[in-house]
Amino acid sequence: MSKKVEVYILAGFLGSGKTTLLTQMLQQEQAENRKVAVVMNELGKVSIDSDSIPDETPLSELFDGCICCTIQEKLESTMQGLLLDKDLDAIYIETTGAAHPIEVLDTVLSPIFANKFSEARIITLLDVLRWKDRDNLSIQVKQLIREQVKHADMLILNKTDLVSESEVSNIVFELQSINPHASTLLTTYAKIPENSWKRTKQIEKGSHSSAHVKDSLHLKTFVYQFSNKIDLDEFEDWLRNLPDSVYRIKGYLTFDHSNSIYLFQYSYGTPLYLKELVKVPLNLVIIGENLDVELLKEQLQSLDKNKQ
Ligand SMILES: Nc1nc2c(ncn2[C@@H]2O[C@H](COP(=O)(O)OP(=O)(O)OP(=O)(O)O)[C@@H](O)[C@H]2O)c(=O)[nH]1
Repeated sequence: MSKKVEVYILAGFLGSGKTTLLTQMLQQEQAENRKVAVVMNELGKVSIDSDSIPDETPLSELFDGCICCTIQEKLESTMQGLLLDKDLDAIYIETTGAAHPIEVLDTVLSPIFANKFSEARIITLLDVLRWKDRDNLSIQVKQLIREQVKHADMLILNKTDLVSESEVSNIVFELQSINPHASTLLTTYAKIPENSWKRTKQIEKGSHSSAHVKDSLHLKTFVYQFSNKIDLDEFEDWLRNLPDSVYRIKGYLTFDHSNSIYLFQYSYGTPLYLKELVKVPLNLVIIGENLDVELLKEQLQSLDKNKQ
């Protein structure tokens, strides 16, 4: 009989640190010469995160929807395909920030995979600053984050650099009352001890309320492709005036002041620019609730065409 494959489901709201964590996990797996595959699911058609996966890792990307509702069947067939590799040790599934982890787990536990997987663990990341300010979130998003916390086998409270120590203690207390069973870690940049996620105990899963993209969350993705260099100040003015319901922006930009391309990341009010070494299309992916796509398009076009 072929060996059983471990499955790790990385859950957590948009921008909580899943890709940051996955990158470290893959480095560790590589150092141990284990063979792993990654399944990534992004809302929207443009993948930014897959750039962070080492070239030799088999990668399946599921676009245009959220694993748990629109492309569950596709996930099933992707997993079947991955299992053809008899040497595979583990599969990592990075869910979109809008996925309900239990519904992803349900797919993994489908009868067609009986005895193929040794374990499937849910690792939930939480942006502690976003949690502290959760009153600014819509009821649906709050509910989704609670569900992601409630069903975690391992709970990683990330971005602790952005809140005070006493706030961290309060947050730990609040989260442990939602999920007293998960092993809980406090991190910055999702740095967790070597292999700690493999030692996590699996917790029996109770019922869950459904809070995902399809029925209650009106998350939309909008992709804009820039043709020109833009002005950094104008761009940051635009960012500052975005509604709170824009949860996440990722993409590539070029600015007047430089000849480089920048990877731009924005999550809960914090922008980050990193120089990109390869030439990539200048796509910007915007994710939020009830996005006014026409308005965003108009605003971005105006940033874009002000330049020669
Ligand atoms: N200040 C701070 N920033 C962090 C920390 N961890 C991650 N980030 C930043 O937060 C942003 C989002 O991190 P990702 O790892 O891409 O988050 P994600 O959950 O994969 O995001 P989605 O794919 O949109 O769901 C990036 O700019 C990270 O560099 C942290 O502990 N502290």
